[in-house]
Amino acid sequence: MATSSAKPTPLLKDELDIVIPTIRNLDFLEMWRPFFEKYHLIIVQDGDPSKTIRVPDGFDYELYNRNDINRILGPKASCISFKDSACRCFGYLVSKKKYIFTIDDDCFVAKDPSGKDINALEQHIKNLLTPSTPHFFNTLYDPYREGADFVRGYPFSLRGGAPTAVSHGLWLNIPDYDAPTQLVKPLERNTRYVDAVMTVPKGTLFPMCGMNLAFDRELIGPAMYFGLMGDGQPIGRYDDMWAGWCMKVICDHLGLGVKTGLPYIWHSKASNPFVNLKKEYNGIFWQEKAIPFFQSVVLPKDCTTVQKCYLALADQVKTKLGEVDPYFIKLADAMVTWIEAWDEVNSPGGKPAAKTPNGTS
Ligand SMILES: O=c1ccn([C@@H]2O[C@H](COP(=O)(O)OP(=O)(O)O[C@H]3O[C@@H](CO)[C@H](O)[C@H]3O)[C@@H](O)[C@H]2O)c(=O)[nH]1
Ligand SMILES: [Mn+2]
Repeated sequence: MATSSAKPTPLLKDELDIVIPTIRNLDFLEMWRPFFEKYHLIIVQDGDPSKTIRVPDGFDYELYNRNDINRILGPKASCISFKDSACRCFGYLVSKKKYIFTIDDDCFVAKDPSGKDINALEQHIKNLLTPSTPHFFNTLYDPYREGADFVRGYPFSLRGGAPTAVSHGLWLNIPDYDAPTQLVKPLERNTRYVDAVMTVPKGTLFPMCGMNLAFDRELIGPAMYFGLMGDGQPIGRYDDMWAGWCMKVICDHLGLGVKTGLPYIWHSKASNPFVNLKKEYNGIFWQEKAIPFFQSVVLPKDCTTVQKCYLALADQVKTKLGEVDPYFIKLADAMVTWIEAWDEVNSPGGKPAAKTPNGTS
């Protein structure tokens, strides 16, 4: 029998950082205060570093702007995107905690069908602390949730499940649509609350959205690089997609699980579809080549760590996707730089990300 999560969910307040990429004041934290105030925030300020970002009183945070990123990483800062939410992965790199939750600043607290405020962070923690079922689909969805279990015919040998590396949450109100879909359905809102958490099966890719996402940084952190997007790059709004594809092939290789579904947040505003189309258009075309590439990726058996998997993947990106466009050669090199930066900042005796608490450097 799957052990249910009837007991109270651990807070993990000293084991989890909340990473927020932003270009605006963080007044939205006011509504999240009951759920977030106990946690340490890592704010990654994008855009003009001379701009001051206002953070409501009472939150414990460290804030990194572009000057900080350049100071801490030196030449390796070239792998961190500028003027794109992809910059958030810098927060993953400098965190010292086991878990990460990342959320956009236009994501508000949603209400469940009973009208109760949803503690998205608590649900992500539940998802991460219980196993996934990537090797055999459970038709009653997540068997580890209260009131569910494995159904008849589910192999007992597989009921231990796999460690959960990623918890992918969803969004009420403004759905995460691409620009073409947004353009033809400008008024569409997601009003459907589906009370389900399920594991993305092994061998299946999925479009990972970065706006309401949590992961086990010790299990999969080095794979959560959000790529080269935004300023100076021929692509945007594929940061989380790229990370999701790389992460998933590595999770499949290492026997880790990825869950999607609850929790919901309320996505409050739609970004401009015309601006988005300009950012996405290469991605919409290139993904038709990138997806078959990821579906065909085989990682060497001796790749037993995320870093080794990631470097092996970067090599295949360079040789196979480099033929699609020179951008992928640059991206593959940036993937290597990311791992170097990760190891430099995170290995024992690694270069600490010197930072004054609650403010910029
Ligand atoms: O140049 C920028 C623009 C924005 N940000 C911060 O990133 C998030 C998301 O910004 P926004 O909500 O305006 O954009 P969306 O289109 O809704 O974002 C979704 O699409 C993905 C784009 O890659 C993204 O992962 C999704 O969340 C906010 O916190 C902005 O403040 C930024 O840092 N730099
Ligand atoms: Mn948004």
